[in-house]
Amino acid sequence: MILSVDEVRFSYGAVTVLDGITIGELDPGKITATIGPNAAGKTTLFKCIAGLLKPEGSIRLGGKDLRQHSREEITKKVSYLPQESPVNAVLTVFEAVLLARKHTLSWRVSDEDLRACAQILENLDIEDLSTRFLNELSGGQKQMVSIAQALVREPDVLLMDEPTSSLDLQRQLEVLDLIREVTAGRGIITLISLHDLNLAARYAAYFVVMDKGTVYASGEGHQVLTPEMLRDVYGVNATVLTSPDGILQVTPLGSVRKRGPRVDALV
Ligand SMILES: Nc1ncnc2c1ncn2[C@@H]1O[C@H](COP(=O)(O)OP(=O)(O)OP(=O)(O)O)[C@@H](O)[C@H]1O
Repeated sequence: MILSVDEVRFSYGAVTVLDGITIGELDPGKITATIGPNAAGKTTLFKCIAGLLKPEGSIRLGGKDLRQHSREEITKKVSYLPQESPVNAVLTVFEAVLLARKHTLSWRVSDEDLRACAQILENLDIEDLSTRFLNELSGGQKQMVSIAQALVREPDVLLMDEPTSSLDLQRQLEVLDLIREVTAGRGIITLISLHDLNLAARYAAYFVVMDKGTVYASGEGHQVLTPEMLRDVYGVNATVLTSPDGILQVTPLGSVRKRGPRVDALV
């Protein structure tokens, strides 16, 4: 599967949110991190790739423009994990994962579907939640179920918007280990939006840095995770060092912008 994004523009009403986004063909089997500050346009871009929004420009999936794919084809190929997943209170975890798998196919449930659901719950180490109702789960548990729903569909393109934002440290690593394994094992294209740049540095092979609806930079970690980028895009002074195991480590030192709550107004 090939995914490319060329000169994509999107506006909500009169406000342009994506202003000519171009991302060359992404490598299957590797994780690409989409990073950038709040409101940069990351979620909007994901929604365009998932076919939920109709932008100008071109998004090509498997050699064909997204507009030439039917809704069913896109849903079958692209799995999109939103930042906040809606929770249906009357479903158990197992039912919710099964429903996600059956989303685009026939409603007949095969043994293979049941096995795939059980397997993904086991892989994510949440099989003990199988019979619990979604509305009884903690924020992190709900996020784990959403991840199971995204993975169980076995997509060609996996879009995950802040998949680890509610997870504890161990779960963050376990989930991203699994996503990396699945991405490499199935040769799929995985785009993950992450605010934690150190997690992104650990797991992503390629970065797209978004700022104010444009691509500020793209490339490998050492090319884009620089003190200059962190100052320009995030407005922070930071050091970027390489750990003994070769992983980049970003340490923020302070904000260079005058914004946020005024301390003198609080005391
Ligand atoms: N449904 C909408 N209607 C109008 N404006 C929207 C809508 N959704 C998002 N926006 C605006 O589009 C811009 C980009 O939002 P988007 O959610 O794509 O950013 P993001 O990079 O994912 O941000 P964050 O890191 O905060 O999740 C923001 O200014 C936001 O207010």
